[in-house]
Amino acid sequence: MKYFPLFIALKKCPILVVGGGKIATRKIKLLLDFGAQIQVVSNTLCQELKELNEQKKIFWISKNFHKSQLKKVFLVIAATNNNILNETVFKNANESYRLVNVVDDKKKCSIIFSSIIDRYPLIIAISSNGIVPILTRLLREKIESLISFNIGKLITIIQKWKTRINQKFKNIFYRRRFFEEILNGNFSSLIKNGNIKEAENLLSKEIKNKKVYKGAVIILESTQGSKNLLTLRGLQALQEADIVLYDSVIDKELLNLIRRDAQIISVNFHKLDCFYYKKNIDDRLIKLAQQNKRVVRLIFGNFIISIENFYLNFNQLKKSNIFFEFIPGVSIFNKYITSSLLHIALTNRYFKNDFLFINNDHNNFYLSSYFKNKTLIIPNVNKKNIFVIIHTLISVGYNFKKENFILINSISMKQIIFLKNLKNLKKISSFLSKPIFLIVGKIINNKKNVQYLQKVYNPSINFSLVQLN
Ligand SMILES: C[C@@]1(CC(=O)O)C2=NC(=C\c3[nH]c(c(CCC(=O)O)c3CC(=O)O)Cc3[nH]c(c(CC(=O)O)c3CCC(=O)O)/C=C3\N/C(=C\2)[C@@H](CCC(=O)O)[C@]3(C)CC(=O)O)/[C@H]1CCC(=O)O
Ligand SMILES: NC(=O)c1ccc[n+]([C@@H]2O[C@H](COP(=O)([O-])OP(=O)(O)OC[C@H]3O[C@@H](n4cnc5c(N)ncnc54)[C@H](O)[C@@H]3O)[C@@H](O)[C@H]2O)c1
Repeated sequence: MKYFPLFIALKKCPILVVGGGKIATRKIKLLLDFGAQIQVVSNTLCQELKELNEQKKIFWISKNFHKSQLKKVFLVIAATNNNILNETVFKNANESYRLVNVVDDKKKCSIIFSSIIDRYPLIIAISSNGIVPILTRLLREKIESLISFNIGKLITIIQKWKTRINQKFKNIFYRRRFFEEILNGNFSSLIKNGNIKEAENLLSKEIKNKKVYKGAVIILESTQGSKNLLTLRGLQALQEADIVLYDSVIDKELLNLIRRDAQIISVNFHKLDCFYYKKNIDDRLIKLAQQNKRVVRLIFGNFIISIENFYLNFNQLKKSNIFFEFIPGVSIFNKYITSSLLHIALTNRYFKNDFLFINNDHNNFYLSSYFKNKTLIIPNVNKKNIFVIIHTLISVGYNFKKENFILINSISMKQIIFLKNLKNLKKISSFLSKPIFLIVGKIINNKKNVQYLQKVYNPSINFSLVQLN
């Protein structure tokens, strides 16, 4: 069962706790911190709870549990060491539609407690859906070390200025940008370092500033459409975008990194070599930016991207005062990166000198017979160019019918490797929904080598060999 995270106002809210031992105390202290009104039912109270009862911070209402005690409470917690009683509390609570938590017994919980980072007003709650509570504590410790102790102060200051900010930036687009700039900039650094007064002065100055936010066009190259090789700047661009136009072959996981309320528009990757289609898309980028939007064009990196490939009207960009940026992906012509993309140990010491990268530009695939003894890694192979590539390979001496293996790899944990032989090219091309790698040559001739290269990279990877006849 998946628990939904909610933040609840507990101030003066009546909560019944059945049990007065160590665990009950842990939960009660936490709830008191959030202002709840605690009623306790228990045979005995431990020392700490006794003191809280004397100070009237909690109310010990009875020694024995009775279902009538549930009538006027919002939530009930069963924390006794008596399993039968815990079960009874759970049943009665359910019957009267009360929320219930039986400590350390997930099956009897309609709510579970989360691990909490409390930097009020910032609250972070972590849950493993009741599966590994100890992990939530460990994660909390890690996250705690990442977050400034003054973050609560930062939120309190913004709260103070919020009405002024809303008045100044009435449109949500501008307000969002104002906040992003403030929160990514000096204001945050000053607060982090404890210079609260200075930070507040800066904020007030920034609000008074006559700043005009303009649109932006950002071309963001994602290496093979994969989430794992996105640069930090790329991630930032995705988080700040108002609109993202993405190549249809890009991984869903990467799209999940886009800010949730951004608009996302799919661009048909396979139609991009049509001049009019591409120009239309590029014109749209400018139009959207002219409406002061931040537009990201997320492209499937195929290593041959250059600005000339875009039909962007740079004069128009300049005239409209639109910010322009090109964020490159990481180069694929690097054995380490390709290794991690393909889950194959290209850098393995026995084979590394045999691998060779071949540049494969759509209109230009060149090979010399010198490469014949090498194992070639050819990126960006797609439905349209595979025939030309195979033809060229054959012309320099590769014999697909007899000796060579062909290996096509999808960049996922479920890679598929095709072996021998290319008589049935059509079958292969039906798998090429997105550009893919082709590895061909000496090393791949041997099935055992292929399996070895896979094993040394990541034995857990799930790959399958498909024999095409
Ligand atoms: C988050 C936190 C909030 C809180 O309780 O305040 C919390 N447990 C915390 C600590 C903790 N819990 C346990 C120990 C071991 C040491 C000890 O015995 O004392 C420690 C202490 C530690 O880790 O140091 C034992 C334990 N707990 C549960 C089981 C049953 C099981 O796992 O099946 C077992 C027996 C495990 C076993 O025997 O193997 C079950 C639950 N515990 C939950 C919450 C809920 C699910 C949360 C989630 O979604 O992950 C859930 C389902 C019900 C609930 O109680 O609401 C708090 C961390 C606060 C923090 O420090 O940040
Ligand atoms: N203490 C821990 O570290 C720990 C860790 C994991 C799980 N647990 C589980 O959490 C539960 C509570 O643990 P604890 O350490 O707080 O136990 P505890 O022995 O300290 O407290 C149990 C409390 O329940 C009350 N109680 C028992 N029977 C009752 C009844 N019939 N009517 C009214 N009150 C009754 C007792 O008076 C006592 O106050 C247990 O099920 C335990 O197995 C405890």
